[in-house]
Parts: sequence; structure tokens; C-alpha cells
Amino acid sequence: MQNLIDIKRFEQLKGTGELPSPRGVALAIIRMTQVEDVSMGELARVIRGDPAFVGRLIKAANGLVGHERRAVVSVHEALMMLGLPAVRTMALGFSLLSNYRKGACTAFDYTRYWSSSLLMALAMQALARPVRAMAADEAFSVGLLARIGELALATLYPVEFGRILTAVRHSAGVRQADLEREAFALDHCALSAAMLADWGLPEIVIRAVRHFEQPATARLRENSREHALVQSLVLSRAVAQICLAEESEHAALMPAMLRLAARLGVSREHFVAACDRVASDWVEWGRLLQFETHAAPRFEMLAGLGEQGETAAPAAGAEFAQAADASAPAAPDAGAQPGSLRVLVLAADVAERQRLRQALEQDRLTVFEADSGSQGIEAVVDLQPHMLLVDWQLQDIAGIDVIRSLRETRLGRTIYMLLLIPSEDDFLLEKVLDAGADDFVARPFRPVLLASRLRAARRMVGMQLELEREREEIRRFAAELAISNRRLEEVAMTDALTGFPNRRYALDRLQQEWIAVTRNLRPLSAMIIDLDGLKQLNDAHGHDVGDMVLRQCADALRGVLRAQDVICRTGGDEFLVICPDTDLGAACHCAERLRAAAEALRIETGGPQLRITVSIGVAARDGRTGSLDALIKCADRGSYLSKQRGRNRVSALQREADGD
Ligand SMILES: Nc1nc2c(ncn2[C@@H]2O[C@H](COP(=O)(O)OP(=O)(O)OP(=O)(O)O)[C@@H](O)[C@H]2O)c(=O)[nH]1
Repeated sequence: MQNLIDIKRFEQLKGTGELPSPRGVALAIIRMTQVEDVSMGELARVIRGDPAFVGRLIKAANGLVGHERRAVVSVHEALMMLGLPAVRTMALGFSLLSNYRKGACTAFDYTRYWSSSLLMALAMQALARPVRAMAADEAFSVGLLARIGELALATLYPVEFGRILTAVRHSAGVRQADLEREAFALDHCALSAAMLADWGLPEIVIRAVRHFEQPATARLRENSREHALVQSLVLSRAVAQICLAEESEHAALMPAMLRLAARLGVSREHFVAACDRVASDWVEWGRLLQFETHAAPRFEMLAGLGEQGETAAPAAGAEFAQAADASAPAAPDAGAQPGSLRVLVLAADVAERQRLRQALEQDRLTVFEADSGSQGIEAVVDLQPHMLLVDWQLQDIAGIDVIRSLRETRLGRTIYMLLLIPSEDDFLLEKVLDAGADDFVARPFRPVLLASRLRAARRMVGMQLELEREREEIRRFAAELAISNRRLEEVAMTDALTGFPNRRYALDRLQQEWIAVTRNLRPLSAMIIDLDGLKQLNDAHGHDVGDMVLRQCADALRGVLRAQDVICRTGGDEFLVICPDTDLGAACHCAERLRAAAEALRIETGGPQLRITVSIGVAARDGRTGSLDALIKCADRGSYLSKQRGRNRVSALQREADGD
């Protein structure tokens, strides 16, 4: 991760407390789903607290079911269908969507941003099954959040980011990411990736989000899952762009999209049907989220145009055309086999290319063509073929020079290269070997000979792919180990009853906050919350009921907590709340809200309805609390004082000492 994003810079931005972040019920859902043993029943109960989220969750689950099965109608079913990780990320996405629909950056079109993100979410979901880069349930949220860095920049730097957007709009050739790096020391792609990493999304997703706007820079292996994920994002972005584009631009955008889909192994028929479904789902989602969605294009019709319009220029400003390369060499028809090997034929003569294509296709290879060296090298980067068949002389350059320069690149070293030579002459053969070709085919070109050469090529490519698969297995294994280590760490830091971070986490976190505020002289407060009379409740109703009281009280406190505060369970009936960037007055105000929430709570036990109150002590970092220990003790004494004064109240020793 270190070389993907500048962690230090991200921490600075995070430290401002102004990065888009989830709130309220969504925050509660996210915290709950971080705990492995959270029950579906508990989760469903919290989710029902947000009727808007209920609707969106059920709708997303129905998007997965497709039309073959009975529709999902309850929260419980939706949870079973989607699973915890997907629900978690979905809560995150929808919470951001609800809370950041408007903002201060006047040049940033918030509605269009979310409309486009929603389209990407739907397209990712539709592509997940045929492409198999990731589970469809998670794909939705990945699409929704893939460009969150832009929203973050609009939120953090409304004026400066607005200026950049305006500059990009008015001057062709200026790249948004370059200007962002100049102004903010990181661009929106890096920021999106850092935010997703911070929210705990899997590493493969983070890397894909980091690179999908400039896939060529990522240098990914063609058959890897990561490559498929990046390309799915590129394609989903293209679907979003075409849905939002003017009608006059549709025909120009379609061919590149169809080519990309074919390269991902998605047949034309399947892709067009998926796009039409995305377009109609988008309109429905628009209604649910109260977004304006205009009539989406009819993909069926555009696909027809795409067949005739392969050479049409991309529309001005169409970002996708840059990523998908509208001038890519002629791709095969939808017949491209998802698992078949790709061979790129570089030959100047059209008739010869045609003959080679026939022979290669008979051998079940997927054939791409180009006629010049420069076009060929671009095509190699774009298509990453398994084999290359290069003619002795191309339009602009000798075949051996193409091979030689490709062999100097990492990508070129993995391709099996055959050179077509004019005759089987010793001098030529020496040159072939010198240039780094793996084999040759001499003229006059004989299909039987080519077939035997291809057999050797297949064996070599097969061995190489096998090796890569093994490497990928090892990488995946290492990643799984890292994830399970992380889970263990999380479990060790989490209180099982409430799902809150535990005492160990609280002290670590408080220590970090203490160091941070000492450095930048910002306020910091803490509070100790102690439940009143839990022993009596335990004695009267049993320990199980005592547990219910603890859990429901914890939920109530979490429900009214501000987004930046962290609540932890530090003892049997004791909680610690860390309030960064908060002075004593503001902390007392929060404490009062927490106290009132506990008092208003009616605890359902399945038997009698119970009530509980809490005693709170508040302390802020100042000259009198010169150490972390002193801060905690001061808050603790405050809570003791609240008990002494009759419970159900908030006390702050520092405020009393100041006579407030
Ligand atoms: N049900 C349940 N009870 C717990 C848990 N942890 C601690 N307790 C109980 O909480 C009670 C705390 O008792 P005390 O410290 O006397 O506090 P209290 O009864 O809340 O009374 P005051 O704090 O004086 O208002 C004890 O009876 C503990 O057994 C738990 O996880 N579940």
C-alpha cells in the first residue's frame, strides 16, 4: 500500500476531520458489521432504524437475485443475500450519498457525480458475473465509491478544486490529476484509494480504484483478477458516461465500449442486455434516491451503430476514449473466447494477414491485427497478447526491431514471439535469434508448419501461465493471511457484547490522540460514562437481562454520538468516549445529549420494559490535566461526583473549579 498512496499526506487530510465520512445509523451498521459474531437479528434491528436504507438495501439485494427468483422483501432476507461485508460497504456508500448531495464547491456537479457513481455501481454489479473479477454483492459498492476522492477534494478544498475543474473544462489537454497533484500533493485517484483503504476495503479493490482512470500505468497481467477488476471499472465508467452523455455522442462512444467488453470476454449480446438493464435500473434507483435521470440510450440500437461506426472519432472530452483507446487495432468479433490465447499478427500485407488469421483461428486462437510497428507496440500494451507473429518487414519498421524493443520491456519478455522470414536462410536465422524471437516461420508460408510451431508456442505459454497462476495463489494466500491477522487484531480490540472497541483499544487510541493534539495544539476531551444501578437490575432480573440493558444502552449512546467521537467499553458498566477537536464546553454538551438518550430509552427485554440512567464525568486537556493519566482520572472523578450527587447527571470538575 505504501507505494500506492502517500499515507502521511492522507493522514494530514484525515486529521482535518473534514473528509466525507459515514454518520448515524450507517456508522452503527459499519461498526456492528466489523464484529464477526454480530447476529443478523441485531443488525436487522439497527438497519430498521433507517427506513431509507432499508429500501435501498432491499433494492440492491433484488438487483443480485435477478428476475429468475422470487423478489427479496425483508431486511433479513436482504442481509442473508448480501452478506456482512457488502452490507457494510453499502451502508457507507448510501450514507455518503445522503449526506453529501450538496456542498460548497460550486464548480462540482454533485448530482451528476452521484448519478454517475450510481450508474458505475449498477454496471459493476451487472459485469461481476460474466467477468468474475469480484462478487456481485461487493461490486455494487465498489462502483459507487470508486471516485470518492473527487467528492473529498470538493469537500476539503471547494475553491481550489473548483478552479481546477474550471481550468480542465476550458483547456483541452490539461489533465485534472496533474493539477490536483500540483495543488494538493495528491490526486483524486490516490485519495479514493486511501479512503477505501481507511474503510477497510480489500487491497485488490484499493489498487483497482487507484489505477482504473489510467489503466496503462498499472501494468497488470492480462489474465489476473486485478486486471479484470480494473477493466470492469473502466467499462462501468464508460457505461456511466454514455448514459449521461448527449445523444449526439452516443454512437462515437459505443465502438470502444464493445471492444473493451469483448476483451473482457463478455459477448456483445450479453453486454448489450446488461447495459439495457443498467439503464432501466438506474431510472428506478433515481426515483428511490430522488435523482433526476434522463432517458438512457437504447443500447440494442447503439450496438448496431457500433458495428458500422468502428472508425468514428470519439466525442470531444469523452474521458473514456482515452482509457479504452478508441483507435485500438481490429478486434475479433464477439466470438472471442474468454479463456482462449490471444495472438497479435503484425504484417503489412492485408491478404497475408487474412491467411494467417484463418490458420490461427482454426487453432482456436483469438486473433488481433495491426500493420505497422508503432500501431503494433500500442496494441501489445493494450491487449497484452500471449503470442506475437511479426512479419520481417512492416510498413514503417523492420520486424526484428519491433521484437528487439519489446524484449527490453517487462511486458515484452513474457510474450512468445514468432518472426515471419522471407526464406530459411542461415544469415536470417541468426538475426532472428539475435533479436530475441522464440521461433520463426519461413516463406513460402505453409499452414502445417505453422500449426507445428504453434503447438510448441502453446506449450511454452501454458507453462508460463501455470507459473503465474501459482504465483497468484501464493499472493492470494499471503493476502488471506494478512486479512485473518487483521481480523484477529480486530477481535482482540473489540468488546463482544456491545461491538464497541474495548479498553485496550481505548487506551491506544487515546494515546495517539494525545500525541496528535500535543503536536498541533488542538483541544481534546474525554468522558467516562457509568451505568446507574446495573447490579440491582442484574439481581432483580438476571444477568441475561443485564446484558440486554448494556447492549441497548450502548446502541442508544452510539445513535446520538457525533461522527468524530469514539466510544469504547472500558469496564463492566463503564464506557469511555474520546472527543477529538472538542473543548470542555462542547464535550459537556455532547455528554448531556448522551445522558438524555439513556434516560429516554425504553429497554425491551421480552418481559418487563426497563429503564436506565447514566452518570457522566467530563474532562478536557488543559494545564491541569498535563498527562493522559490525569485527563482520565479527572473524567473518572467527574463520574464519581455525578454518582454522589444522585446519579443521572453530567459533572466536569474543571468547569466547577472555574466557577462556570
Ligand atoms: N449483565 C451484566 N452485568 C455486568 C457486566 N459487567 C459488569 N456487570 C455488573 O455490573 C455491576 C456493576 O456494579 P456497581 O459497580 O456496583 O455499579 P452499579 O450497580 O451500576 O451501581 P452504581 O454504579 O453505583 O450506580 C456488577 O453487578 C457487575 O456484575 C456484564 O457484562 N453483564
